[in-house]
Amino acid sequence: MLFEVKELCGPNVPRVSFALAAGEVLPVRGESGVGKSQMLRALADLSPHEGEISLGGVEQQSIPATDWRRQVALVPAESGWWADTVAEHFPSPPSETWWERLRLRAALWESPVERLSSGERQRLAVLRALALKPRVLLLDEPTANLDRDNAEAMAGLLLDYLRDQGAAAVWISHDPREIDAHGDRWLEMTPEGGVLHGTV
Ligand SMILES: Nc1ncnc2c1ncn2[C@@H]1O[C@H](COP(=O)(O)OP(=O)(O)OP(=O)(O)O)[C@@H](O)[C@H]1O
Repeated sequence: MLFEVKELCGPNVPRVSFALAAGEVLPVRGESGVGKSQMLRALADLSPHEGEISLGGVEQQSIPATDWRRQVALVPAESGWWADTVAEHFPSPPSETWWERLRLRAALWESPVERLSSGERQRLAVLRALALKPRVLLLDEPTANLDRDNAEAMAGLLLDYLRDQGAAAVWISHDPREIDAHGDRWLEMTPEGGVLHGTV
């Protein structure tokens, strides 16, 4: 298995276990405030937690946190921006194909971050994460601010990335259509813990 999570729990994270193969997507659902986003933060090693998490058989504790986060990349619901322009947030220009598939205007590259719409921010945050070529993507409602066409473009790009790179994703979504479309299994977070549904 590419990504294994055993008995993960922590402050505001109900106990959860699952394993993902290369190319697999695990949709995550659960009521607001149950701990879905906090689980992603623990998986990214951004908050204290217990349990075992491993990537390609290597435990999280034995990988420096910055390396871990490059390989297990979190795209939070509200992305962080620290410089003035979009371009300054990328080590090198991202793939033109990806840029066009996300329907981003060329002029956005030089644009001040403060002028971006919420949907533009969301799409650029995903591109930033993909540029790291992560083996696991942790996606917190990546299509929440997007209209249907843009949401479909985003989902298509992410699924192609996972297939082409043999990567896996944990994908929080409140949209059941998205969940049906993206995997056989899904994870329901409840206050008592995570419940895996679907074929195993
Ligand atoms: N920094 C924090 N300090 C303390 N409690 C927090 C912090 N961040 C989140 N929480 C609490 O942790 C719980 C889980 O929050 P989380 O954001 O993971 O929920 P969620 O399931 O992702 O909800 P939603 O679907 O509304 O995004 C909530 O009760 C929230 O108030």
